[in-house]
Amino acid sequence: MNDPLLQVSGLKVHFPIKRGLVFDRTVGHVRAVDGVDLTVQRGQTYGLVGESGCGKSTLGRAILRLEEPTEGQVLFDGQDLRALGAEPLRKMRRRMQMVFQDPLSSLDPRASVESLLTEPLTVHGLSEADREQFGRDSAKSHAAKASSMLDVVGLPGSALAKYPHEFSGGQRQRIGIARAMILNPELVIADEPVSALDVSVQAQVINLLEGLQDLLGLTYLVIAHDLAVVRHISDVIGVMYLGTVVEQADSDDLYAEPLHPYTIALMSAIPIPDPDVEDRRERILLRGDLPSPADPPSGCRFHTRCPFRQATRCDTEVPALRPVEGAAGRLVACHWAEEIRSGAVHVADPTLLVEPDVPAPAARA
Ligand SMILES: Nc1ncnc2c1ncn2[C@@H]1O[C@H](COP(=O)(O)OP(=O)(O)OP(=O)(O)O)[C@@H](O)[C@H]1O
Repeated sequence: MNDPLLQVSGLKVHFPIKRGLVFDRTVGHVRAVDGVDLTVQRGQTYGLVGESGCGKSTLGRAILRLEEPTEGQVLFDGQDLRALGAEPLRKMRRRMQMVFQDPLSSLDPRASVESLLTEPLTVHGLSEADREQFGRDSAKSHAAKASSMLDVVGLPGSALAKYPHEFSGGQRQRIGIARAMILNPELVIADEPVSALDVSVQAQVINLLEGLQDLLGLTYLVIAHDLAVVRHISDVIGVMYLGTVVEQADSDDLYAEPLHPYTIALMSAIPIPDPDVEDRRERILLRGDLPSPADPPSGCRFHTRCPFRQATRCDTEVPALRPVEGAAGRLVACHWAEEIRSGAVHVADPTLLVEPDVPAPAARA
């Protein structure tokens, strides 16, 4: 399939670090996103994972131009979003929506569900298809559309008259999803859509997102810090580290054989769910915290924490995100991807390993 809806290339978002009495001096930059390329095919789900602070949310916001990129290009349905003026961008916005971790926490708690759901319709109006079904734009047609969206996300129409605090976290996320979907978007960026929810509720919300994708023909970019969350929903997964994508692969391939040392470490933190399968994988603990995006390490940004680090190439030479010989469809930003795959390069620092019977470390968040 080659029908890209979203193409991101060379995208950078650098935030200035200001000092001085009136913050008038720029003393450096936080390189939150530092040269990201990714393509999301129409109808696909692209899962973007990485530790907290690696730049996932900034990337999502920059794609929608809620954050102004410093450099790079974002093509949506072939159109360069950065080249659009205010009015064409506003029109384009209805085609791209965002689902947040707790979408209602940033909204007015005194607003009823009806006003929360109809607000986007007040700004953008009903789509042509919805006008045929619900009538021209009016309070009545907007309320009817809002009620139908509640039905789609599995909530009763009576919820319209209620307020966000009257709902559980899972129900609030359903309302947030209804609000994002009410304009019939094509692309939905879901930023940590289930990380605030109990594990039992997480699966329901993921199932809802999957069902809506089929029903409404959506394309998703799902952002999460937890590989387990994006596993089942994603067709393709991109792993992000310190502002860059370090590995990209079809979801099944990535889980079967992670090749970037960072992905290998993230994966070794996920327990194997089948109790009959003995988990004898080497566990790799990530040493230390994420380095500062204001002063990323030289060479490969992961080299300071990498158990496969080889002196001195990893410390000095930036690895490109590139295809890996013999692993079709895979892109990896590691000098030693082929060697790691064949077993020719081993863990260089054995103190970074723990024995297989030690419980898996919690995924870093
Ligand atoms: N407006 C801003 N000004 C300055 N720095 C920022 C700004 N927004 C984000 N950052 C910094 O950019 C880096 C990336 O942040 P971002 O929120 O995108 O990461 P993330 O991977 O989404 O993490 P989380 O899951 O915690 O949200 C962090 O170091 C963060 O402190």
